[in-house]
Amino acid sequence: MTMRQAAEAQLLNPHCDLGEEGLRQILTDVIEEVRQSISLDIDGGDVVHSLLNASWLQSLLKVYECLQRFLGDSPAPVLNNATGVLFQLLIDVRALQACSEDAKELCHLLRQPHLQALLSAHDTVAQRDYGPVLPPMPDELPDDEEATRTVCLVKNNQPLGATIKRHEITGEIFIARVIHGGLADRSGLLHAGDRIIEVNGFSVGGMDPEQVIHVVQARSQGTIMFKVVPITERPVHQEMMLYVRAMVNYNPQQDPTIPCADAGISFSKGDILEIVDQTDALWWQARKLPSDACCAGLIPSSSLLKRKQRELWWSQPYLPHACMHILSTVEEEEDLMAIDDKFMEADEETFESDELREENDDFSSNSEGIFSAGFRRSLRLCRRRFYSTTQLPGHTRCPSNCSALNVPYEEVVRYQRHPHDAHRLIALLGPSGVGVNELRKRLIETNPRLFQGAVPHTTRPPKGHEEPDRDYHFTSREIFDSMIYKNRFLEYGEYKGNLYGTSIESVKDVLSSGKICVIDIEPNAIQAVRTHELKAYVIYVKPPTLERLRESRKTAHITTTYYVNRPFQDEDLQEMEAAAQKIEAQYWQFFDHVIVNDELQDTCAQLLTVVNKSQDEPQWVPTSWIRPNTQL
Ligand SMILES: Nc1ncnc2c1ncn2[C@@H]1O[C@H](COP(=O)(O)OP(=O)(O)OP(=O)(O)O)[C@@H](O)[C@H]1O
Repeated sequence: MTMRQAAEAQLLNPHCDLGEEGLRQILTDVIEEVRQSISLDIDGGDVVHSLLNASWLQSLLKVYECLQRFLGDSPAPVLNNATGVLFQLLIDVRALQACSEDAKELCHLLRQPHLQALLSAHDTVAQRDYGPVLPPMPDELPDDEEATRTVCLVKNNQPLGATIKRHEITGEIFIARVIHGGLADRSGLLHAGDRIIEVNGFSVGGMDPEQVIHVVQARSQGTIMFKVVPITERPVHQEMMLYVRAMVNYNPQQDPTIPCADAGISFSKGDILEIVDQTDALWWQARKLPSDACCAGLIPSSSLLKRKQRELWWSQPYLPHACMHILSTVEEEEDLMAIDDKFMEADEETFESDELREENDDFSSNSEGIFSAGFRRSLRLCRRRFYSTTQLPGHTRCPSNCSALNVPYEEVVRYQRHPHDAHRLIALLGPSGVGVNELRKRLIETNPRLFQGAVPHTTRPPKGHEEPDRDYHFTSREIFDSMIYKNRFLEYGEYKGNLYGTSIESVKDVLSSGKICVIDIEPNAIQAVRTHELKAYVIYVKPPTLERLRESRKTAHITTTYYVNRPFQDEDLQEMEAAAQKIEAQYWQFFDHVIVNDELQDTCAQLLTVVNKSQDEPQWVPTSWIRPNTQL
């Protein structure tokens, strides 16, 4: 039999005799064989060799062998009353007339307390006398006697972690739920469904829940004693790991329907919640992350929240059709735009020349000659002016995703991008004028080999200096329309009779080239970029306070629908603030990160750090991106 056959036989029948040499011999043989593999240059051989040669493994095997030998010997105690023998010996020796020195020394040793304790322990083990001793069952038990349990909990200024309810018909008081990680839960002695008979010696018969709570709360510290009739069939609690992103705000103190407001937890849009218990169809238990609190709290279940939304019981009603809401925002903005006759109205040429200037700047700042597409102003202008109003009826991007906006909790998982996977799309957004384009441009300039914008599509003819598929994808109106129809645009719009748009393919082209695609989007395109294939990391650029805006934008220029590069006016800054508030109210839950654009240099540095983290560190993403067909 070869060495390997011997080893395999041993594996198949671990009880077979290892032979004189034992495991160590087999190991020696294995080492020899591995050594030969190394000389033959077999892959991984040297790793296995060093592993098998490790001294800790050799020692472990030695211990294993000893244990095996010990088990094989099946040791049994010679006697199980060594203590009795000891005392008998002492009596016998004392009864002797003349006692030798040896006998005296033996008596002295046998009287030592530690020796007696050792023999007593020996007897306990030999007699296997270590199980609990239960009191004898009473001879006669009345048939209708209920088994009660007395539970003592030591309360130390912390809540009990359980809620109670009264049975509607019998008026009996029951434990309604036990809060995960709370005092009652940690004790393991109280369970949902247990019937409470007494609290601290007071019978709760005839009391209403408030009175019972009063008795419990009368002691903020010390022992609380419950006498309960335990529930007979306890539901099996399944441990689960479910994480969700809250899509709404919730405050238990403002919710009259919550069974116990103090047991509830508040959360805001975008918070990540760990759901620890979904046993109750209406009220789940959850922890808000990051959290070091062991105790969970009550939150409304997904179905309850949906019902609340429908019934508009919400203090701040969640708007189910965000896409429609943004349309009205745009119209409102249009109304707010006052034409300032101190500045000349911009025509397309003015924009184009401005655009060209930007482009030249880009080239001059890029010593390596890498072109960064996407600094196109016309797209931003047509977005601002025409977004949504020019889309073909029934073929916008939003309605297909709109149902996602109705989900109060979005199931999420921790996602760590594999270094070989495509990068995540970086989508920047913010109120007009806050600096989204400036930041995007500067980010790309930091490393044009890594960051790139998406090449936009347009139906306008190319200009002399423009190169097809580098500056724009120049397409016919028919092709553009068919792409709209097939939902191939993340967003698009019309400006001065020409269509402009950012296609999904353009973004994918950048991603599949191994680069990080950086685009700026309008808020209503968020749903279009939050997909399995683009895995967008959405960064919201937030304006600082009005005071700081006035300070930091003193020398900055704004491009509005009507004017190119005019200095910021106070109304512009106020409009920016108002627009920011609207965006935040509607879309905050979708932001992966929020950057306040105060000092430009600082913001750029922060942006670079965040973008790197978005690619290299684990992030919460919708579960549907990783496991399709998942919904709460
Ligand atoms: N932190 C900042 N401090 C001072 N000026 C800034 C800052 N951020 C941006 N700016 C300037 O503000 C002006 C507007 O910025 P930008 O064009 O990037 O806005 P935007 O958010 O892209 O708006 P829009 O999409 O409406 O053009 C630019 O002149 C830009 O240089």
